[in-house]
Amino acid sequence: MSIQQITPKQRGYLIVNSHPAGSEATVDRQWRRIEPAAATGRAPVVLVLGASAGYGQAILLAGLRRHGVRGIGVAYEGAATERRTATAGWYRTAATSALAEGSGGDVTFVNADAYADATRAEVLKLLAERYGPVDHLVYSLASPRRTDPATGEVHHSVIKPIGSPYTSPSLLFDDGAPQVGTVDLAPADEAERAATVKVMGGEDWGLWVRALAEADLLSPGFTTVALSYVGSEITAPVYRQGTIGAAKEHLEATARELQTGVLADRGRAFTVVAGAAVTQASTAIPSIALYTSLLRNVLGEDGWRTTDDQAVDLWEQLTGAKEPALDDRGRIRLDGWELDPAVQDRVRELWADPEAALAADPAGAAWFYNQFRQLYGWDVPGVDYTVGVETAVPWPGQR
Ligand SMILES: NC(=O)c1ccc[n+]([C@@H]2O[C@H](COP(=O)([O-])OP(=O)(O)OC[C@H]3O[C@@H](n4cnc5c(N)ncnc54)[C@H](O)[C@@H]3O)[C@@H](O)[C@H]2O)c1
Repeated sequence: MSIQQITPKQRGYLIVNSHPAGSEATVDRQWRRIEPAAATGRAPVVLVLGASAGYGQAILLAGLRRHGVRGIGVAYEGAATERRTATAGWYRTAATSALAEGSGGDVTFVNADAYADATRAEVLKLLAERYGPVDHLVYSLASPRRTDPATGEVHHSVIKPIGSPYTSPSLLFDDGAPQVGTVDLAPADEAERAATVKVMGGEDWGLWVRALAEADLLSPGFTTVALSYVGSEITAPVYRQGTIGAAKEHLEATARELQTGVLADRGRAFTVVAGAAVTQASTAIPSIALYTSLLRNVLGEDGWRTTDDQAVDLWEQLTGAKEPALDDRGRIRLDGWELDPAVQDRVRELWADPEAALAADPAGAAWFYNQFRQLYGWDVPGVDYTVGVETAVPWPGQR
């Protein structure tokens, strides 16, 4: 037992502790906002890699709520210690598991490095023993590093432009007050580009799909999706044309390779281009915070598509309720709301003078900051932060 009253420990875009009740409340709210649907037929078996946060978590919640999915969620989170809270994803996983159980679901959560062969072996064993062949593999990992299981080498991803330096306005928060700053990024060298592709490209996704195929764990209608991002021309120098974009190109090429290779006549592989979202992964990318705030100003609450909204859309396409909305490169597109030309024109106008845009309408930046704090369970409406909470929450299934 470790009941404590805790306050946020924050430096810039880094918050080193998280609030259990706040993190749980964010998951409860997501759950309530996803409209339930009467599950029909056999419960699909899912494997979600990256199930404790962002898109992976939203896709698992929407799958549970609307399609009665069962299966496995993998994440890599830190337990509480005497001196530290657990990570927010740990608490969110506990909350997701409780909701799954409460609705009669059957999900096992594995806390382990998804890039490791040992984790693959553990997950395959669990599938074979408990769930059977997989209908949907969702690949939604976002990590700054990956240990290549073949060589033991640790690769670190970098977020840098390719070819030339890039200077961009960015968003800073000084005690919560938004300010426009500047980021200068030197171009990546070839080793940095290649390392980023190793971490965030499609190599590990391919290993998972091939391992499932070899273990005879692909169901007849097997579909796998990996999350991708295209984003605006405004962020292209640091995103789509940068190192992370090179990794996304590799991920997208991997979908085609899996489709014509191991999955030919046995299933489908897609990348899913989702829209901008405030996640731990995205707040690490310079200038994305400013862009996302201005995008929020333009779209407001009504025009914004949350990760949950997009997850619901994705499931409609995965289960055949809707035809997949594919672009000319065969990618599922969930980001039409973000890349609508009229929306982008308006964001570009604001981007031309971000100080003036923030001064005229600080709502988008305030929203961004609040979303960012909620990623760690802070500033969640309805949570009483003056009350002590148990920080040593067990991982689901472990006592
Ligand atoms: N955030 C956005 O704006 C955005 C937009 C479009 C697409 N995407 C894509 O969605 C995917 C997920 O990103 P996100 O923003 O939801 O990230 P996130 O940071 O919210 O979540 C990442 C997840 O990966 C897990 N993870 C990280 N390293 C792991 C490891 N070694 N083993 C097991 N699990 C591990 C974490 O525990 C967490 O569950 C990425 O491919 C990202 O590019 C993100």
